[in-house]
Amino acid sequence: MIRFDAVSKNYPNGTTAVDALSLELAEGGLTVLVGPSGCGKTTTLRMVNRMVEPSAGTVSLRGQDIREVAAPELRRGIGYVIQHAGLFPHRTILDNVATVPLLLGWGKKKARSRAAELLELVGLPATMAKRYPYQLSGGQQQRVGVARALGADPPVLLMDEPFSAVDPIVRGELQAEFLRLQKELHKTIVFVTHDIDEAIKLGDHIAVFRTGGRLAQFDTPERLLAHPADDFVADFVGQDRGIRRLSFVQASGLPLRAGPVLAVTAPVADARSLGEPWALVVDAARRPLGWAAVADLPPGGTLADATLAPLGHTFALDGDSARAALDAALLSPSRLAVGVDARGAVAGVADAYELSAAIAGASARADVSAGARTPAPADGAAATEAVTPAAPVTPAASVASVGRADSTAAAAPKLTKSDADADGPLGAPEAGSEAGREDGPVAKDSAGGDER
Ligand SMILES: Nc1ncnc2c1ncn2[C@@H]1O[C@H](COP(=O)(O)OP(=O)(O)OP(=O)(O)O)[C@@H](O)[C@H]1O
Repeated sequence: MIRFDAVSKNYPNGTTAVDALSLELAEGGLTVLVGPSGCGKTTTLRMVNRMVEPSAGTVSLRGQDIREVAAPELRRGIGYVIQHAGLFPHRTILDNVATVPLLLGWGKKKARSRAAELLELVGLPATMAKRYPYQLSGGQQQRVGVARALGADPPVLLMDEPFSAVDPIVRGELQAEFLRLQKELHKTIVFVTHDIDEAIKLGDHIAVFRTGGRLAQFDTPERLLAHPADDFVADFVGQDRGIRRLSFVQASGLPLRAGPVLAVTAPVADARSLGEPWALVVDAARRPLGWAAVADLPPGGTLADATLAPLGHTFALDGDSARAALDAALLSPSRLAVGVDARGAVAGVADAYELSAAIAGASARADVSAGARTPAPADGAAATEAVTPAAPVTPAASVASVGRADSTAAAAPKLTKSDADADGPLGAPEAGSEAGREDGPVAKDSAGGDER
């Protein structure tokens, strides 16, 4: 959909911002460009809407060289969101969002009605429509920025650090909302961030850049975590990548065993006869109530008479990841993770060793079924071949179930993306051309704003 063919950008001051980039971004996908400061992420992004023109190579959109399309026309199909939203300070929120429809000649009434729809879509109450940007929090302003970028329903969204200026909690909320929105809208999104955690949370594919504008690796988040192409990528991804990778393994296929599960109405003697240090006590619907330490049980009566240790937390077979399962095992007083089905009933238990063995098996199978996607060196002939996303990754075989408590057959743990955000040229289609700015100061917060 968006293709870079041997694209370079050299600024007149001698800086090579992007060096022989070849990359193909899938339609409807969310590709994150990540890397250290000054590695060429923003330059790459701005070459897509012609705010920056390449020094060499070709950028094409749906097979067409973007130089063949006039910049204003090109930008009508490309929304643009930046850090700090870049809203018009003297216009109401509704009028900010209505900017693009108005520029497209929709008429005031229709444009405002569309703007109201968009505000709802990004989760802002209608009462905010009449406010001015300074009367909104940073997170709310970012939502307005996204709503404005969606004004003309563009198929492509370019997003430059859209959530960087808000606190971590609001950032998490914006990311989750943005993922929800993308599930509905299926835009082709190019998203710049310097935060690898954000990249892993949001991206279908991640392009890691190194200083000098060279592509270091283009891959899915799970493969980036599992197989960093080199020491630079490994360092950038971080040392806890092994644990983070577990977020991509579904808990649904983890092998569980029946375990020491007893009804709360069972006699204490039953717990003793299990020969286990802990018994999981469940209600009549097999929902877990807590752990009974067998050594501390009263001499007689039923388990209803016992003082139960809290569960820690359980994990849902339908929806949670292997990371949640492993965490449940580590926090459980019995060191056994409790898996529950959709009704909250106990499906079985597993300890950390059993879980990690199954997870390692799933990861190994996934590794076999997907080839690494590392760009060839830019100075070789192969560097002109675009790097395309790897195929979706699923492990091949199933993992044997160790006497699972319910009747559900255990499938192999699946590698998946766990579920858990325009301004500028589309906000002002004529604005932001490279002319007059290429050699100017690199002022990112104002660059790309509507009022340039
Ligand atoms: N107009 C310009 N003139 C000269 N050099 C520029 C210009 N714009 C960017 N650069 C340089 O090009 C390189 C890449 O800049 P770019 O903004 O693309 O990096 P980035 O990865 O987005 O960085 P950051 O994460 O800090 O925003 C940097 O060295 C930057 O100083």
